[in-house]
Amino acid sequence: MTPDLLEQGTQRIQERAQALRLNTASGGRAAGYGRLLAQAGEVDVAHGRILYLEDVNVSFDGFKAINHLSLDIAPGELRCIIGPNGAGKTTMMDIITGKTRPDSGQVFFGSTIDLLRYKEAEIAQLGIGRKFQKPTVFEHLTVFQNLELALKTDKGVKSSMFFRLDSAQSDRLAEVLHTIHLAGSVGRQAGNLSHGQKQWLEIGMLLMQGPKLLLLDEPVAGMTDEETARTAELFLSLKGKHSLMVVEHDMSFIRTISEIVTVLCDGAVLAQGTLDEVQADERVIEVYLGR
Ligand SMILES: Nc1ncnc2c1ncn2[C@@H]1O[C@H](COP(=O)(O)OP(=O)(O)OP(=O)(O)O)[C@@H](O)[C@H]1O
Repeated sequence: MTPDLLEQGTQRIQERAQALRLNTASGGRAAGYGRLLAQAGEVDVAHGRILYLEDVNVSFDGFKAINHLSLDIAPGELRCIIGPNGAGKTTMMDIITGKTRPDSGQVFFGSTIDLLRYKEAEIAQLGIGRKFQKPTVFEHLTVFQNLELALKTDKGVKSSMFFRLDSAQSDRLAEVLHTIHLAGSVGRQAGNLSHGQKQWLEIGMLLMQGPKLLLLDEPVAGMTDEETARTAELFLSLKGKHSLMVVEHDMSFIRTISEIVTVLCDGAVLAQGTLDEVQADERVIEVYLGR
């Protein structure tokens, strides 16, 4: 494909993804959200931040899981988050995606979208995709069908039966297949893929929805060394087009992909910098790396 065609294809895909997001809201209260989401479709990153959390607090039965947490991420950045067990990494992702409501603080997507006003499903529609540690692909469906399914905004049986990809969606699917290294496995049943391939497929399903920000929780856990290396390539290829927040314990993987690393401990940022900088930090060595 020539660069011109590729650019045109990318533009069509973006327009289609935008239309898809708007089409998901229909009728009554949903139409109200449709208006909100339409405005929110443009994430304002003029201030250089696609995500920011400010002074966020969450307690579970009196235990402070998130403690005055402030953090921001630049558009197109690949941010790595590390920290000991119980540091609050998963809880932070739960807050960003609307699964957990903070007791106080601010969580913004761009400079205008207050994520605390939205529900979990709406936050996904706004362009924040989340990948949990375990792959959750549809094992009995093929790679192609899994990716196709990710585009269906109405999962009703009837609409699924009559769902057909348009040309922009077909282009996108082909592009995603290539990105996730599964172009040669398009007709394979997902249940027969390796663990690493299932993880890539699930990332592909998120990519089909055109996310602006991807949250990835321990993506290389259980992968072979080769799969881990290919996942690093994949993430580096996504950087710039998407913003990524990657929680991982595998330090050699972090070394391959990281620019800025944030160390969480006791629900707050303990240190932040390059991996070399945080690895040399005495406090980080004491609570995490020196184990
Ligand atoms: N729903 C909940 N109810 C009570 N306590 C919780 C709940 N969710 C999390 N916690 C507690 O909050 C703290 C932070 O947990 P969290 O899972 O966010 O840590 P983490 O950094 O993701 O850890 P890990 O690396 O082990 O996944 C832990 O002490 C955990 O037990």
